[in-house]
Amino acid sequence: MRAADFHCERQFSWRRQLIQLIKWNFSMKKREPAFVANDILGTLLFLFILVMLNLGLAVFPGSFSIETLPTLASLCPDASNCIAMGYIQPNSSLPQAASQAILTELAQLIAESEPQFTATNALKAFPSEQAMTDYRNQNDKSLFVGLELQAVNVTNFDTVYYIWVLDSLFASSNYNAVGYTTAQAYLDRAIINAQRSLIGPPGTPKLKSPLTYTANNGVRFASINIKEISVGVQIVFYMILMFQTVTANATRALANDKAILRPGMVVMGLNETVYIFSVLVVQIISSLPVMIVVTIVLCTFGKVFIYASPVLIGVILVLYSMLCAAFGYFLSVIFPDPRQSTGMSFISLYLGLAMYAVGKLSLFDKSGVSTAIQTVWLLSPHACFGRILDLIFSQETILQSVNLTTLSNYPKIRTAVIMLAVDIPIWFILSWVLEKLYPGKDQKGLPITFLFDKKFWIPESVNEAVLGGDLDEIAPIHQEASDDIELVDFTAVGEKQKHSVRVANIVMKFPGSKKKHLGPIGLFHQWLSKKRGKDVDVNVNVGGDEKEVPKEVVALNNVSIDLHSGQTLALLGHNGSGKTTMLSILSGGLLPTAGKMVVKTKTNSPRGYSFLDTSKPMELNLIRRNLGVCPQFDVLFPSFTCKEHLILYAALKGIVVLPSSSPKKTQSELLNEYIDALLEDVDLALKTNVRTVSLSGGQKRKLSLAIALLGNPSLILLDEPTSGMDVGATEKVWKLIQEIKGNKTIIITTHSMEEADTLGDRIAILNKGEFQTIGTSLFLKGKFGVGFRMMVDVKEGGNFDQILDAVKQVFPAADLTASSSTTGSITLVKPEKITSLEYSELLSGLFTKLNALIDVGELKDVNAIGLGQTTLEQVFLSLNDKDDDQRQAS
Ligand SMILES: Nc1ncnc2c1ncn2[C@@H]1O[C@H](COP(=O)(O)OP(=O)(O)OP(=O)(O)O)[C@@H](O)[C@H]1O
Repeated sequence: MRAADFHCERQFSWRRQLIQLIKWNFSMKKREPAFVANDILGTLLFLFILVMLNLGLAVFPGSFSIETLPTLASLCPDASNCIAMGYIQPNSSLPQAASQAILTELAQLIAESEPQFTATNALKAFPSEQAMTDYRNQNDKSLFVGLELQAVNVTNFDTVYYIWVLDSLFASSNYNAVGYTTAQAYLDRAIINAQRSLIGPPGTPKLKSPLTYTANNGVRFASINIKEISVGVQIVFYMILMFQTVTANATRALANDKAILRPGMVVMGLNETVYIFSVLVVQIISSLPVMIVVTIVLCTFGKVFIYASPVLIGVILVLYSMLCAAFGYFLSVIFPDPRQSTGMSFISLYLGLAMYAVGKLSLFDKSGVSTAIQTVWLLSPHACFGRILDLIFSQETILQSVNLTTLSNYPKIRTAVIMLAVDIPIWFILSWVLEKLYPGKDQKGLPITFLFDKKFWIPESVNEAVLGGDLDEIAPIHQEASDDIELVDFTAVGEKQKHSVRVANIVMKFPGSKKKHLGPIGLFHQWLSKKRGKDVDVNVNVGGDEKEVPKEVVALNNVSIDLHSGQTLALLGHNGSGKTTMLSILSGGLLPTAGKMVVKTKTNSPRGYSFLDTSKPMELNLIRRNLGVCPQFDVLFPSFTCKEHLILYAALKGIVVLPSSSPKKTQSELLNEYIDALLEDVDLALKTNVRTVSLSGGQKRKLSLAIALLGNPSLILLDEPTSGMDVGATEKVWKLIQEIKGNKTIIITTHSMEEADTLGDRIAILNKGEFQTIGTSLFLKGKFGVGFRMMVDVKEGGNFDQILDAVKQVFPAADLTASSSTTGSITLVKPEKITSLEYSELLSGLFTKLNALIDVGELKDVNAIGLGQTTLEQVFLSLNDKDDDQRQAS
């Protein structure tokens, strides 16, 4: 069965596109293991550094444990007359309330585990260091340990203190014996308790004195917590770095695809939103296993989180990786150049870290900073993540466990986690809207009101009323008679076929390359040359380029054409004449500078069709559902097979193969059969399961052609479809195109005159962006051909002079080209100012006369004469000559 025998319908389905794209993205990942390994290793490297840092610096609670701490009472010969600790009154620059809270906690802890000390002699205040020293000197058995608070910052955990011990004892003893470690254990616990009351959730119980813990064997332990702010910052820093690959990957993938793959795929029916969603979903799913490993390491032997629940940490990491992916999307929209956006993903990381630092140092928890500003700051992905880590570390520092169910007890953490989750849709939607408004170079953005436009959400809702009615209003086209343009007689064309494509006064201008400034080396060269008295040729490209370059390139200049279905238009023209540009505008890939292209498309309107404008993105969506494009450069994926390509594009185009009467088959069986038939049609059956990387150039073109033909679209644009194909394959493709033509409109660009002659019902020759001529092959040959040629056979040893003289009597400009001593051709150049009819009458008169002369033996050297017509090639060359002449004349 041929592919054309299958009945296909377009049923656009977001779900089907999404599933197919997710599968495709996963397969892409699977087939590029080096990239995947790089992503995983990148994350694991930072995890490793983080864990090493954490373990190496012993920053986690409990890492510093001292056995058998002596009580302070054991230092005093008579505890009831001794003071456990003296302290110097906190300096007035210290926060008095927090300092007092620490001292109160300290007194309570000492009293709790060493009842020998009375409430009054557990702690004694001294106005200065000197007073404390004097007291000890006067009461030599009453004070052994002193304390001085240097800095108190309970919420930021940078409380600094001195512990005073006696020189005389310390010289011959160790930290334990002089009470230093005991005092430190009390003090650290007192600070933790003060912090618990200040930053713990309401009702957080106080920790007991370190000296009240008694293990089974009677040994006492003290655990000393020294989680420092500096270490906390480093942990945040490394954790953010750990996720850099997620942002960089999403940015790279989306920007690369936007620049290379997406435009081609969009023309094939890809829904960009679904595509982006699929890329992000795949990024996130594929980073999940790594996130699980990271969570396990951080919460178990890595000891970065000891109290926080692994589920909470896992959820936060997954949310953050989703946010990084959404932020990567944003970067790819703002910096569409792939190299630029990948670079920006790193710069944004540093900016994000800076935002986190600014937030931490001067915004979060600072009085006078409004909650609104703090919340807005959390819109920065890295600042938000950093803030969450900071807050969780605060709870870790006070040995407090946070988990998902108790999150409501920690309003700051809860707010930050909610912001982390809310940031994901915010960045995604922001990027998505920006991309719709500013889709990129030469593309038309949607109006800002697009979100409220029904046509955007339901393309089928485009109808006649929306389009504004009459065809001529939509695309007024100049159809006045022109010498070089053959008018189509539309009276013979049915209403349904008419105006399938109208191109009206299209102008396309590209910006020319910018004039570069001389670089420093060029400027130096210029200066040096001037010094030496030499004239500087600024066109010499030394470090810069001063050559005059055009401000703009006019690729199409006011071109118009009106086609009807069932017609193939062959576009001919030199390189750079504007053929591809015209197809790109028709497929919506480019936005014209001026003019309109209108395509008649099947819609739900009462007539069953509408004239849709290719420059209106919302109408373009509908056009593309009935469009097949074979681009000049194949949009193929090297690691995918021919069949996989067709399955993917079938899903993008929403192709559904309708079942024939029997037997009953599933949609996937039908699609399979259809794709096999299509591959057979383009002569690729033997390459069905071969990856495109191993296809030849011509075979790749065949696959691109098959993709264009998928689903029997009514408008087919083929940009040099047979380039690189051998003769046999080319002829097969020609045959196929002729077979499928039916009621379709096919526009084909080519450099092959034979192809244009064979396929083109109408042939248009573009030259420097303008139609030089449009018409049937016959029209072109008659109009621009040098005329007919007379083929002449002469006898061996004979000459052509006699016959040439006879011909010149009728066609004075006739010219002879001898291809051998016995064969030659005489061009019968059409005299100017005679009609085609007069020309053919002249020809028939000439042949009658010459045959009579041969018969009577007057042209004794001539064996036979025949008539040959001009080729399209000659038309093309003659138009070239005409153009050259005009240029020289001007
Ligand atoms: N994106 C672009 N930016 C700037 N100039 C462009 C761009 N695309 C095309 N042009 C210019 O527009 C003109 C027409 O190019 P186009 O690709 O349409 O020619 P073509 O007829 O298809 O050529 P070929 O036969 O080589 O494929 C050329 O001068 C080309 O340099």
